[in-house]
Amino acid sequence: MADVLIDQVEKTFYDKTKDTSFTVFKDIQAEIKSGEFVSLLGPSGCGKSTLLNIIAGLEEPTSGVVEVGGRRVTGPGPDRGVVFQESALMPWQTVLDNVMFGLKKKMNKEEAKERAEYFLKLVHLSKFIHSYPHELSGGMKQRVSIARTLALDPDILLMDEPFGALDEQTRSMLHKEVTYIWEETQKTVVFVTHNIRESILLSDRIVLMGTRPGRIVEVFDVPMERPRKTSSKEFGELEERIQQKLAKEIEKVMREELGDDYNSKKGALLYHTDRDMGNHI
Ligand SMILES: Nc1ncnc2c1ncn2[C@@H]1O[C@H](COP(=O)(O)OP(=O)(O)OP(=O)(O)O)[C@@H](O)[C@H]1O
Repeated sequence: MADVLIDQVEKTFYDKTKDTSFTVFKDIQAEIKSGEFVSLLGPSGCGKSTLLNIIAGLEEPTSGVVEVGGRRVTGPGPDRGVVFQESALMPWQTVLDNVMFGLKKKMNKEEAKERAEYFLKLVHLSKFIHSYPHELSGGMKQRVSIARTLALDPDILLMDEPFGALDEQTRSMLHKEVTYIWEETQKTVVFVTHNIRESILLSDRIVLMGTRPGRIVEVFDVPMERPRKTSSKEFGELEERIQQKLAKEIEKVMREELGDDYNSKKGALLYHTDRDMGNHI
């Protein structure tokens, strides 16, 4: 049985002030199996975050249904944990207290402490449990955020560009860490990214989304064993296949955004697979 079923989902936003509506995507159909690591990859604006928010229950689909574990999603629930690009830790609380916060409603203080310490150890932050968020680097804050979400034991981890704001070295370290956590906990992971390499390094499958209209362009299997090497032949070949598909999508966006200017800027739009696809002008 699919852990996440996305059935004919459409999302349209209505702008009251202009009395216009805008369809982000429609006819989105996908299944994610229990324990799978799936990335949602695509150019800026194709609706990756919107789709993730619909799975999280933070947004409602305009039509269609999302089921998690066989139950229709009607709002947020403890079966789904979300990690955003910004860690959103409480600055006045220590690392340990931040992770314990959600746990204290579910168990006594001692159990909550033990559980928080376990997950902080899993993300290699045992030495920093008494630190405050401002004393941590961006990568460490994201690890606290991951520990806080995992401690609540969701079946599914929804990650919205969790490493988007981090430097390359930190990002690379966290790729290893997330792979380790995923292998240890066997959670289902849905991971939003702009970055082709990141998606190949981490995922079992990559759902490539296109834009205008938003839709699924192709689903790529990533059969390589982990840990993956960006220098391997298979890695390079898959990267090239995805890049070619994506280039077409980006070109379409550029033509619409730049109009007549597009042809004069074309040479400047060479795209790199390890770069984000958002601000490409
Ligand atoms: N609450 C909202 N009201 C109106 N429009 C919205 C709302 N949320 C998102 N959008 C629009 O929907 C489209 C898709 O946004 P979304 O953030 O899901 O895309 P994305 O693929 O995640 O982009 P990025 O990679 O840049 O974060 C964008 O054009 C965005 O402006």
